[in-house]
Amino acid sequence: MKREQLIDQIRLKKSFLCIGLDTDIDKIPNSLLDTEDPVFEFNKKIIDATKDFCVSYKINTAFYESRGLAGWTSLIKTFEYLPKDCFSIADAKRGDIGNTSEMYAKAFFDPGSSGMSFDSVTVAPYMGADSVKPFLSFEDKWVILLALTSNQGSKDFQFLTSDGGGMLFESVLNTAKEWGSDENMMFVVGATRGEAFLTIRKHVPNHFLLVPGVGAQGGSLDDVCKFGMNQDCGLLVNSSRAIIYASSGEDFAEAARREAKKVQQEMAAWL
Ligand SMILES: O=c1ccn([C@@H]2O[C@H](COP(=O)(O)O)[C@@H](O)[C@H]2O)c(=O)[nH]1
Repeated sequence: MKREQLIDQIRLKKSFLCIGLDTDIDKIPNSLLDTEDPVFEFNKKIIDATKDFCVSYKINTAFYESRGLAGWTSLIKTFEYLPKDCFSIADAKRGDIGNTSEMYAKAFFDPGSSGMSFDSVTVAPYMGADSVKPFLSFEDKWVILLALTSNQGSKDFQFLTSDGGGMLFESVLNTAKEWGSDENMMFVVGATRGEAFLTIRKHVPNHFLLVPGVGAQGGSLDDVCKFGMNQDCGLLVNSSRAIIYASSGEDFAEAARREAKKVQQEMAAWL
């Protein structure tokens, strides 16, 4: 998907919500467990119930890879079921030496190889340019690079200062933005880091940011919008557990719809 198409969707749906399909087979209602592929059936119902209120779905591949062949099957079927007007994210956090990254890129971008062609994949920056560039050679595909993450452990490395005075996450932004453009690169910035969005925007004023951490992790949507929004919105705010597990009962899809609508209405007020 191109940047302009994503921006059009945000304007049309008055939403910059990304719903995370972090589907844990142990949290699926009993009624689906007898079906051939409970994870896919759950995802299908969640997608049907929420697609009016979001512009993106993020599939965290860990929840699928952990189930072996059955998990990959659910992943491929879910990818195929995603609405074509929604920006698709393979949250796989990949990155390795160049020839290995080429294979990872094929796994998520090349339908001839893997059966999947996501719009984007999350990538870790630690191994540098040659580990990221293979993902950038696919037309209309995006790298979403981890910059300032939402977890406690982000303090271990990401805030360390270099001799030049800047913090590590600032070096990631400044170096990596030269590898691609705001047409094929986004950065992950956690919603739990509201105060840091001002700094982030000094370095990457135009790039889209993928923002996990609202909902279950307690980040503030208002702070993210106040400090992180740009003239094109520039945000995809992800919520996974707070939406897909809004109810643990048989009414899970209706509850997810209600929760997604609530977040979308808060977002509409910011647009
Ligand atoms: O810094 C990061 C990077 C990625 N994530 C991922 O986002 C979702 C968040 O799920 P919630 O249930 O809404 O907390 C999940 O897939 C994480 O792996 C993140 O949280 N923080």
